[in-house]
Amino acid sequence: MPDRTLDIDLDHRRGGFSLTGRASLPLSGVTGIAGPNGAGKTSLLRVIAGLDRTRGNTIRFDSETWQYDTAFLPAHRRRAPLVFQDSRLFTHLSVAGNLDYAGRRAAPGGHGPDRAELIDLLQLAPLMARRTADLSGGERQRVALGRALSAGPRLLLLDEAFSALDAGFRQNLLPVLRERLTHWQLPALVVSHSARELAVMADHVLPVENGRVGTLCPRDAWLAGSEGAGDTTGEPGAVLTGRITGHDARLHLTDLHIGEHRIALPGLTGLSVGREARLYVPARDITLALDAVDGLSVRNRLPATVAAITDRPDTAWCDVELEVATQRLCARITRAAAEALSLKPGDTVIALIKSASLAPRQD
Ligand SMILES: Nc1ncnc2c1ncn2[C@@H]1O[C@H](COP(=O)(O)OP(=O)(O)OP(=O)(O)O)[C@@H](O)[C@H]1O
Repeated sequence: MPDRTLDIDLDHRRGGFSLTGRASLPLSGVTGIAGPNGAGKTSLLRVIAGLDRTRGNTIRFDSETWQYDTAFLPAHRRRAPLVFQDSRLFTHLSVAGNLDYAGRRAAPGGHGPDRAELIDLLQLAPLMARRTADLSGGERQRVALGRALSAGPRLLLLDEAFSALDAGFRQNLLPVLRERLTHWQLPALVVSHSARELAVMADHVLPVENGRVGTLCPRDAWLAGSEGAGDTTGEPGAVLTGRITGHDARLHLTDLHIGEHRIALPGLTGLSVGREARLYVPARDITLALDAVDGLSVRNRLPATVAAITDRPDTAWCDVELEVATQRLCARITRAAAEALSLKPGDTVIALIKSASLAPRQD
C-alpha cells in the first residue's frame, strides 16, 4: 500500500446518471483513468476537484477530509485544479495575467515549477502578452496547463488535457511532464482515451465503466489487456523503459537504450541525454523473426525470448509475450505465422519495430 492515498467512496447521482464504487489511489506518480464514452471519467474528476457537490460521496486526501456526509471542502481549498479539453481562461487578462492570477492564489505547500521552467516547458514565451480570446485551441490548452501548474497544486487533474496539442508538441511534452511531476512530487490523475498517452504518463490505471469505478491495476497489466481494458482498439501493447543516449539532429532521431539494445525514435527532442523515457509499443506493430534478416528497412531490432503464446479464440490472432532485457513486450501476430515459425516459450527471436509506429501521431 502506498503511504499517502486519495480515498474515494462514491454514490454520485446526477440526472439519470450514477457513479458508484470505491478506490484508493496513490498520491504519488500518475494514475490514468480509462473507459468508454459516457462511463463517468469526467464526473469522477469533477467530484474530486470539488466542482460537483452531490451528496453521498466520501473523498479523503491523505488525512484530510474533502467530502463526507454534509462536510464539503470547497474547490479552491482542495488545490486540485482540473484542466479539461476546453478549459476556460480569464478573457479579460493576458496569458501572463492568467498565470499571475493563479500564482497569487497559490498557498504555501503546493508543488510545481517556477515561472521560468513553466514557460520553457509549455513554450509560453511568445504567448505571454497575448489576449486569451485570440488563442488557438492548442495554445489555450497550454495556458490552461500552465495556470493549473502555477496555482501551487497538491493534486493535478487532467481530463483529455493534451487533446488539442499538435502531435509533435505532445510527443515531446508528455515524457518531460511525467518526469517533472515526479521531480515536483506532484501526483496527477489523467483521463485519456489514448493508450499511448496513458502508457507514457501513468503508473497505474483506474478503469471506469458504465458508471462504476473499477479496480486499480498496474499500467502494464492494463496495457496487456489482462484487466479487460487494453488500448482503445482493444489490442494490447507494452511499455519499454529506456534511457536517452543521444540525439541525431541531421536525421531527427533520438537514441534510446534498453539495456544494451538501441532503439531510434523519431523526434523526441524534449528529453536530455541521460533521462529516462517510456515508449509505448502497440502489439500489432511488432514483427518477429527467428534470425537476423538482411535488407530490411526496419532498424529497431530487439533480441527477445518468447515467454508465452496466447491464442485469441475465434480469431486469426495470437499474442506472443516477449522478454527483452528483463522487460516485457507483446507482439500480436497471426496464429498461422506462429505455427509456421513453430514458436514456443523459451525460443529466441528478434522483435522488429518500425520507427513509424513510435512516431507522433494522433491516436
Ligand atoms: N450535469 C449532468 N447532469 C446529468 N447527467 C450528466 C451531467 N453531466 C454528465 N452527465 C452524464 O453522465 C454520464 C457520464 O458523463 P462523463 O462526462 O462523466 O463521462 P466520460 O466517461 O467522461 O465520457 P467521455 O469519454 O465521453 O468524455 C453521461 O451519460 C453524461 O451525459
